[in-house]
Amino acid sequence: MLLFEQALNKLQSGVMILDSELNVIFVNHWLVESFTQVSVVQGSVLTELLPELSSQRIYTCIRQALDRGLPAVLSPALNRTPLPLYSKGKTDAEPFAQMIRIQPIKHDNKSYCMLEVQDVSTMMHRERLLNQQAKKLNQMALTDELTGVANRRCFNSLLEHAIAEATRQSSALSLLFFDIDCFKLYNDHLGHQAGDYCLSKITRVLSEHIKLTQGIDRAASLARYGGEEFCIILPNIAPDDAVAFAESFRHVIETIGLPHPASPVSSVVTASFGISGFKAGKSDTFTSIVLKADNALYRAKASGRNQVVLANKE
Ligand SMILES: Nc1nc2c(ncn2[C@@H]2O[C@H](COP(=O)(O)OP(=O)(O)OP(=O)(O)O)[C@@H](O)[C@H]2O)c(=O)[nH]1
Repeated sequence: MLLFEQALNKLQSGVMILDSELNVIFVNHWLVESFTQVSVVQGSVLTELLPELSSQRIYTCIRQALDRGLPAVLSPALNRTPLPLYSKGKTDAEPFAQMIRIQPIKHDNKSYCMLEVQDVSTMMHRERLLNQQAKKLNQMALTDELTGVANRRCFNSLLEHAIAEATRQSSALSLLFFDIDCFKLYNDHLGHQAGDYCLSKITRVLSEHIKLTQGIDRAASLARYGGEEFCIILPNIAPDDAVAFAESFRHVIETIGLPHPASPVSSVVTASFGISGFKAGKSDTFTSIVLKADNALYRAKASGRNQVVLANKE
């Protein structure tokens, strides 16, 4: 027995044995030292030292172990700090996060329970960091680095989701593709850095405009499809009605007034738009509406640029 107690006292985790009156029959050194604000020793009555426990889940679990022989685990996700346990030398800080196992024990026809307590604060801290990093990586994987809008991968899942919603609710959906006019000339004349600035400025202004325009669903999204080509998903808007919105987007880009000295279209940066739509029950698919919007954009380019073209309703 002595050897057994000595071993328990060397643990870097807590062990406490209670009888059915909640008298502390045994408590190891680690746990005594972690109760920095109360003196829990052999012979103490736990609920007298810590009366607040009576209204907490740990008390219910201890009682169930003693009265009904039921084991329990208090995980830190739901019960972060069931006991007022503190790391040595850190009495002002929060109690550390704990994982507590409660085991019923029967001996000589009497009921006891054993509490095993682990300090899981380091593990929880690591888990929090990993979650934050995972969130950041996920965000990076879905965001275009230059402009901060959704990237192509994100666009794919946004459009798939929008199509599924439009199908489920038999609602309208428009897809806009737009492309900066003569952007190669812009880069050639003003430099790649100015080109980068132009792309981020346009997306910033347009994002704000989309957010503030009445009649546009909050689920509308702007994404970079690739290079200087972007797309806008407009849920709950039929392609015919999307024309007016696309005209306003085209106008917003023109009104930013970024000088484009080499453009044969205008003295400022402009963009061309193609629109297609999804209609539930028709043969429209993800690929077909992307293709139609892209073809409409191509026609806008071929017809002189800085304009909006609606895809044929075939
Ligand atoms: N600065 C900058 N340029 C880019 C970026 N991505 C693509 N481009 C440039 O965009 C230009 C696209 O050129 P084109 O596809 O010929 O199109 P365009 O000159 O806009 O001609 P139209 O589309 O027919 O009006 C290329 O010169 C690319 O290098 C980028 O992230 N930053």
